[in-house]
Amino acid sequence: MKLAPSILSADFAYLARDIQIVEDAGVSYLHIDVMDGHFVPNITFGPSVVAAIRPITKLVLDVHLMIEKPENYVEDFAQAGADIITVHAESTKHLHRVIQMIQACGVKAGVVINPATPIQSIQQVLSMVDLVLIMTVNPGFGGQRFLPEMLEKIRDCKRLRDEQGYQYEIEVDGGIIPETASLCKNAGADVFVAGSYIYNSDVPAKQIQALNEALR
Ligand SMILES: O=C(CO)[C@H](O)[C@H](O)COP(=O)(O)O
Ligand SMILES: [Fe+2]
Repeated sequence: MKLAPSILSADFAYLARDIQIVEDAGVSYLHIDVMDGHFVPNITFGPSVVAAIRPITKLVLDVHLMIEKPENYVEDFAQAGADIITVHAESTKHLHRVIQMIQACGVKAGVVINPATPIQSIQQVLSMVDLVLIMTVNPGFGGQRFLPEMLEKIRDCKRLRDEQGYQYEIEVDGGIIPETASLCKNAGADVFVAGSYIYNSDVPAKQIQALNEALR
């Protein structure tokens, strides 16, 4: 089981400190939410922020692109030092091509689907992706409530992987706290993004410990 703290809820004035705290707590991935104000109604970071983070951490940089036409920016994020780039199926007309582009940059490719998007819509790319991200809230903001209806989608995603022998990790993102992390684990998730639960606390390391205990 891997934890992926989302810096969306970190203190941006002390980003290096907030990244060090979760790295010291032993997490695996650092989740970076990129929003463009078009695909989602919020704006966050661009490639220059990823490039600034790259030299200060050994964590796997898990870049979640919530932007229109991700094909125009994939190379910039790869050059900035992303280890995994995840694109929304809803954000591009050429999902297969974008996944090829990401992998051609030597970066792992993930595909992500919104709550309203069925797993069947990405069936044709499941054999090629390294990660499938199931949104458990509508993308755009941290601190939203987990949507329990998504558990069925996680189970379907795992069943397809088991039946077909695919290799992808299953990641969940949105409203993750110990209780919902445990539900997602039982449904088949491998990677757990958590933003507000970890960072909206005076002691993020304690929150990470609580998540790890729930996932044990
Ligand atoms: O992709 C995201 C929002 O679009 C964030 O990764 C996600 O919401 C994490 O925040 P929280 O754990 O507070 O729900
Ligand atoms: Fe995210």
